[in-house]
Amino acid sequence: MTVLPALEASGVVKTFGGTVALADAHLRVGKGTIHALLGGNGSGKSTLIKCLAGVYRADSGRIVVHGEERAAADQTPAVARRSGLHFVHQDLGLFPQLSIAENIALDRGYPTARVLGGVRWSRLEADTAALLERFEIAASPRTPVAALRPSQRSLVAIARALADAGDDAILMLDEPTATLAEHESQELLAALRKRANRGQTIVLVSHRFPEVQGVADDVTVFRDGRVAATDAMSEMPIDRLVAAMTGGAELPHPERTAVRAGSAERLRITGLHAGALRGVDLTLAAGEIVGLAGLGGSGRSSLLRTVFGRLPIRAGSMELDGAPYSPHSAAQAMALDVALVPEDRLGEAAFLDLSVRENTSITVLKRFWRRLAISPSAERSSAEALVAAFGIRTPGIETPLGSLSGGNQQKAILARWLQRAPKLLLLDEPSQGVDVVARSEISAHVVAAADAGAGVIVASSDLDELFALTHRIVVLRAGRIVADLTTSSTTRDEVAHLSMLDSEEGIPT
Ligand SMILES: Nc1ncnc2c1ncn2[C@@H]1O[C@H](COP(=O)(O)OP(=O)(O)OP(=O)(O)O)[C@@H](O)[C@H]1O
Repeated sequence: MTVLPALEASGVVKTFGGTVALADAHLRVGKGTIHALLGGNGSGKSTLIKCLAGVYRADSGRIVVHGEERAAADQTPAVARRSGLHFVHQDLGLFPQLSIAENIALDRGYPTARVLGGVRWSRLEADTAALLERFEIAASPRTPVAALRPSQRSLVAIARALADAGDDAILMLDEPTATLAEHESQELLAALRKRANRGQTIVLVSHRFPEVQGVADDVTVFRDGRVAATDAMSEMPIDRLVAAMTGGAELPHPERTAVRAGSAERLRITGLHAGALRGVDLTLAAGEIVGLAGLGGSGRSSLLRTVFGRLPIRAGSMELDGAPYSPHSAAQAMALDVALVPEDRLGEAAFLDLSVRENTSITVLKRFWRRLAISPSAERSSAEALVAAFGIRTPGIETPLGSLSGGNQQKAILARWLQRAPKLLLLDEPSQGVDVVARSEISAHVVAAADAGAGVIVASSDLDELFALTHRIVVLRAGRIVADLTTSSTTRDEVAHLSMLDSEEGIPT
């Protein structure tokens, strides 16, 4: 790499109690390049980003930004910002109901009149309009963030982070495409590429290898808190990336078995109106895995949440195993062996202060109930078996869930639900934030659940995941099913095309 470095981190070490998160981390990012930071769940990517942001204090190591060197332990959020490091986290931190201008103002402060101190709205809107133009975001300052396409929301968060930054700002993005549908991520990545071509330095953390291969100039792969490989992206074909990440292990490929002819009908949905849904008909057989494709706001989550009793039914009906089914709460759904792994797992499903053992056993407590007391040894050995089966990286089962890496927290939540051997398994973005190895492992568990007779519905914005896992793909658009396709006889292009909304429908309600 002949490009001058904008950012260099070297020998960064960070430990949490007995856990070595960063053993000896290095990162060298060329000016005006896009640098992908990859690695398995728990390999230390977020910890390095947080040390660079000054959120964590590193134990040792050096950081050089635009030639200015300091001890990594001296990094603070203020120092990071002054030196030109700007961060956009996966949770964009935007308020959907507020306008773009208000969201920008909340971060930078509202411009106020000198005499009376009132907010100068015209000035705020003019400033925001200039910012939107600079970042080529086709929206008005008054547009509510909720009305933007997901990729535009990410761009607004990026524009906000860089609003006051100089030309040599370094933008650090933590999994910016994890929640985006394919063409939305392409749109965002194309915008990032354009910025990099004009000199913007960008560090991109991602688990989606194919898309980073298409956009990044260079790549660093972490394993166990140190660099496993670093090179030009063009020198890193996918098998070399995976080998670096895993230390040589190959990805498991779960075999999807065919649904047995004549399998019993597990779920029937007729004329359903609920949440964003506007008249949905769907059937699902035991042993069948159906994928839900569609853009944000198309109704995928509404469908899963309604079947799980979390959204009231306005009209229509459902049957589970041939009997009328209209759960009014998640508890009712769970009592009938229906399980949902929600999209917002960490908000809705995880107990971060509780241990891995408690988080994995919470829904199966009954199994450990022995004469009005929980059998600690049964609960412990079950938790240990799950940690091994799902490859959850944790110092032990008594470790609080909150101190595991993001992807490992997600594996623990999935493990909790999958061990219930549900009749109906509902998965909302199951591989979001999990590494490619964990994704294959999760797929294998989902296929096993279907083979054991579960009907599975999986919503995913990742077409690779839907094509690898499902028997059928149902495409939702603006609350309606617009196609019900057999996975083996459709194509990614067809599904992507059918998912697209026209511009009027694109505004979620
Ligand atoms: N606050 C913390 N307390 C204790 N351990 C932590 C803390 N934060 C991270 N760790 C540990 O440090 C290691 C690295 O975690 P980190 O979050 O940096 O991984 P990552 O590469 O970002 O993973 P993911 O892809 O899952 O987000 C993990 O073993 C994790 O459990």
